[in-house]
Amino acid sequence: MADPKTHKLSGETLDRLYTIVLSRKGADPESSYTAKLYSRGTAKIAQKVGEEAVEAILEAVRGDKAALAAESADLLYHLMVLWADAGLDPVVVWEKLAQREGVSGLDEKKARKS
Ligand SMILES: N=c1c2ncn([C@@H]3O[C@H](COP(=O)(O)OP(=O)(O)OP(=O)(O)O)[C@@H](O)[C@H]3O)c2ncn1[C@@H]1O[C@H](COP(=O)(O)O)[C@@H](O)[C@H]1O
Repeated sequence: MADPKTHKLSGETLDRLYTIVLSRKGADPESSYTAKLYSRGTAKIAQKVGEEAVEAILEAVRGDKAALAAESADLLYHLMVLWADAGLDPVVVWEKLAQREGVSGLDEKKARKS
């Protein structure tokens, strides 16, 4: 488990990444990979998220921790692009996670069914 300082850094890193990703809206697809993704449309961005998730899963099953870290970074980046494309602020996701803190995942599952 990472120490609290690293944990804070990881949250800030994600927020910073979202700001960068958001700033690429309307940028030149020739000079920005993020802008290229936006220009391809929501379905293509969603497909990339799926592909990166599969790649991460495969590395986890293979037991390659370094490759899992790299693929996870790709997955988080593409997920951020998907959120920005959808106009979803990460704060909304952070709030969802915060609401679930201290609640058992099993209780959460029951609440979703009812
Ligand atoms: N974190 C990332 C990041 N992670 C992964 N990638 C890109 O995601 C792509 C994933 O590789 P793939 O092989 O799946 O995709 P590909 O074959 O290159 O392209 P596709 O045709 O399949 O889409 C690579 O081109 C990576 O460079 C990223 N591209 C950008 N960022 C961040 O976004 C910022 C802005 O980038 P630009 O928009 O390019 O300026 C950068 O400074 C980074 O902080």
